[in-house]
Amino acid sequence: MEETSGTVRAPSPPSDVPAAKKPRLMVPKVPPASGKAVSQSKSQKRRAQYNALPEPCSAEDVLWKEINDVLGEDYVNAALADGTDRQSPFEYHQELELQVVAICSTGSALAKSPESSRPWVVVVPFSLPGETIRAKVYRNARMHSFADLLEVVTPNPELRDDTAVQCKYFGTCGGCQYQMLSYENQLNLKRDVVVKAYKNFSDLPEMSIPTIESTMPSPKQYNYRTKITPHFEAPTKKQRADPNNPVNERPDWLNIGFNRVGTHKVIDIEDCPIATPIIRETLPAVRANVVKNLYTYKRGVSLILRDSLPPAPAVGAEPAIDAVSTEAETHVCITDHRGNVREKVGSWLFEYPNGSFFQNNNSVLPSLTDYVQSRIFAAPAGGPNPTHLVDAYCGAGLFAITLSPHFATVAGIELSQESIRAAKNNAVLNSIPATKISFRAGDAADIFRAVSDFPSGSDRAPYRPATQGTVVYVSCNVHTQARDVGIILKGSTEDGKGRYVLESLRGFDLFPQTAHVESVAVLRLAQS
Ligand SMILES: C[S@@+](CC[C@H](N)C(=O)[O-])C[C@H]1O[C@@H](n2cnc3c(N)ncnc32)[C@H](O)[C@@H]1O
Repeated sequence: MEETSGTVRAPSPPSDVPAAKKPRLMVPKVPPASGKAVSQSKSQKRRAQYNALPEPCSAEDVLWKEINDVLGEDYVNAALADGTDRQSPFEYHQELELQVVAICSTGSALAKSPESSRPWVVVVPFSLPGETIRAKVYRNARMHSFADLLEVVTPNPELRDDTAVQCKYFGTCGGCQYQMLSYENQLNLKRDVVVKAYKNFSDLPEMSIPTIESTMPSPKQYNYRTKITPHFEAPTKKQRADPNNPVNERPDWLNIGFNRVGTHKVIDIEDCPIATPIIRETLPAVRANVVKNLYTYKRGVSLILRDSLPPAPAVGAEPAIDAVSTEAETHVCITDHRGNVREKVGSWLFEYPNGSFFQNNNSVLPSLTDYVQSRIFAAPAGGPNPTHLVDAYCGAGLFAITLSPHFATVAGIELSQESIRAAKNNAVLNSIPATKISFRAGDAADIFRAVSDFPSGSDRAPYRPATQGTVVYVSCNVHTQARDVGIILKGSTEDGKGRYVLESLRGFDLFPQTAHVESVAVLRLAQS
């Protein structure tokens, strides 16, 4: 699951000439007369990429669909047909006054071009629907331009509350998009993201999509992030060789932090208020250590700071972890990529290697696992009560372990050997007998071959889960989830083995202050 959010600048067109001045490039459509496959030259490939519509379900495609919504599909299709789709009305670095009309699922605002120019969308971060803004264009793309926000001329007082912003880097750092919104408004926006994802990507009729539930809030809205990964560029060879390098002093060129919004350039970050207190306390020492050893680095480095419970007590020693709440416990910060992290989810204990995957907002995890459990057992009356749980893509066993008391048999599958080792160890740590729970390394697509001892678990076709029961699909990418759910529902209608219905959809806020939403879809085999 990818937890980093932020606006990613779309790939540049083939040259750096602003689009307004660029000739339209065409891809040859006719194959060579010989019929032999001729490999494309690099420039042909770049042209093809330039002319192609975005990769389905990519971040660019999410934006593209919402640009279509703003401009109207007929207008966009006409521009594509007559080749004016890249004829931006704006010059590079042109300053514009704009009206924001929508907020995109990526977290950036969509503003419409002024009436004096052709209809066009300008994508601007940190602005809100209903606002008048000034922005400066930095790139032109198909039917839209990207611009930096210069000024909010007329704020939308119903949405904007700049006094809520808690980070001095907000507006520059690419990590957070929504600190100027009340939490309630953030949750509402995230619900809209789920709505739009299923409208634009599931290819399902409206009647097959349930009313999307309100977004499950995170108990903590700041100080929640249990992992951060600031990074920095290494000094050049020349810089390393300079005898006048200052000792223990950060040179001006060194930035240790996160990417500037809309770029891959690192900005220096001394504190991150969405991170947990122990991470915030530890960051200065980690930064100082980088500065101390700066001229030994030959490559850029991604640091890791992870909130953890203290190491396990030695055998026979008094246990350091009690069964009360994590709030009352001492926390430590693990900075070694190979270090061991310990974390409690409710009363369950998890251990995993620092460099491997674990969800990054501990405060909301009990709500998430409880919700998944409650949805599974909310099966319509008369149906069989689930007894077997398959946790596909199980990581260190979060769902398998926390849901294990409710099932007779639990099996997890996961590609990473390291995570599987952790999951097996977590089963032992939580005293779940091996007769009940098992974990195996492998491709989740093979899960129903792997758990052949499970009832009716013989169907191995992709996206076609076991022939009975409930599928709970938890995803950090609601757009690919919507696409997959559409495929499952349609496939199940056609293959005659029972039809799935999409019973519920709910977003979870794992990353407050950002545009990210985790989505939980519940699919149930219809009672025939
Ligand atoms: C986002 S993590 C979720 C882990 C776990 N479900 C959780 O919530 O903590 C997704 C996991 O899927 C694993 N994965 C990716 N592709 C896979 C595949 N084809 N088969 C099995 N596991 C896979 C990754 O290694 C990663 O641990």
